[in-house]
Amino acid sequence: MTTQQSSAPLVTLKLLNKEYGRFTAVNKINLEIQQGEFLTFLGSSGSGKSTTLSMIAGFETPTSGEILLHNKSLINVPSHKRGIGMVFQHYSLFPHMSVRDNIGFPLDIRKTPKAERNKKVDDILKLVQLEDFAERPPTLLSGGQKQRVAIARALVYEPEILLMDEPLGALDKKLREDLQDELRQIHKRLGITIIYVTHDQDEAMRLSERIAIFKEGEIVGLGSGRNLYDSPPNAFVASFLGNSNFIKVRAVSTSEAQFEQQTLKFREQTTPIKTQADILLMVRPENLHVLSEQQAEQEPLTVEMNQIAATVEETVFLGESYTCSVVTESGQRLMSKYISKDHCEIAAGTDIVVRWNVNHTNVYDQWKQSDITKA
Ligand SMILES: Nc1ncnc2c1ncn2[C@@H]1O[C@H](COP(=O)(O)OP(=O)(O)OP(=O)(O)O)[C@@H](O)[C@H]1O
Repeated sequence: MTTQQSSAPLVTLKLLNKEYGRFTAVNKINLEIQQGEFLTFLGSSGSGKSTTLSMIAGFETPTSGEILLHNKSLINVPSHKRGIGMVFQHYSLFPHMSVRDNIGFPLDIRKTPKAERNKKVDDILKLVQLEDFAERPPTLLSGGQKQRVAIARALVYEPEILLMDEPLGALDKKLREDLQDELRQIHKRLGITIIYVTHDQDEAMRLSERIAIFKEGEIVGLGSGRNLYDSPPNAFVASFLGNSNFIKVRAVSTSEAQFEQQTLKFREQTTPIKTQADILLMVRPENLHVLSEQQAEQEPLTVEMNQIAATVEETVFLGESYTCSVVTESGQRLMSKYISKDHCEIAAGTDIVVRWNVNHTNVYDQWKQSDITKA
């Protein structure tokens, strides 16, 4: 998959491939990364995210393919000459040096004049809010503070690109969220290009302008979190990002399918769905509305709505929201999610209808059962 953007990309991956023996870890990836972008590689364990990042960093050599920076090949450029900063999950700070000297280290090995070095270290200490900890050794810092030192150390020599491999993976949820907010601010303030690896979809959503979804060494989805969530390009992405209701049906026209006694409508697709094709309809739980039979009578079904009759199985209170699972006559299970203050709990066994807007229906005609079975 390749992005179509107007400005020249900062980094271009062309048919980038990495094989370990007969195993393909990264399978001919094409990707363009824009200057100043925050792009996240998201995928489950072993999908090839870190290997791709390591090839960009210069720690791994591609088996074939090309990595371009400003349209020039990086393949024979050693790692330390690529102008790339790197932050890993494990900080690898020098325990015997102060925070200040840890951060100053990349400038020291580049023989930066002392006054300039000290000014840069002071500026970056302020940026990561560690001024009060400058003279401490890393051994006396919390996990979050150590990671801020590692980020500062990677940023201090002003690399063009910052690569981050699960940098917050070792931290607890609250601290991780605080650092995500800080990282977003740092990115905004410095305008640096960040390529970030995570398997945490909330983290990817919170941080990134674009997300590349990895599966078995390939990029199977690329776009903003919003686009990937609202209009997943395939059933795997739909299943991987957030929760989904999948309904297997047979198309009866290019915009209709039969489900039990009901006709379900969907938008005409760019490549029209073939009549009699076995297709998959996908609706997000928050777009599926549960109505009592009485409510359904009072609110006539409009042309842009789909409806299925079902029975409530269970309603679960989650604080800000409820989830309500319902089952249809043929045993199809569907999940609705709604804000607690809008509705109350619906008793198990209640006959209801679920409705959703045709525009909230995603349609897939190429899919495998394994795409929609969550690991
Ligand atoms: N040096 C190596 N030799 C053999 N196989 C490797 C090597 N490095 C990585 N792999 C394999 O390549 C695949 C991709 O690994 P990679 O680390 O890129 O995945 P990942 O998506 O970053 O996963 P994780 O989130 O667990 O780090 C995995 O199956 C891994 O076992």
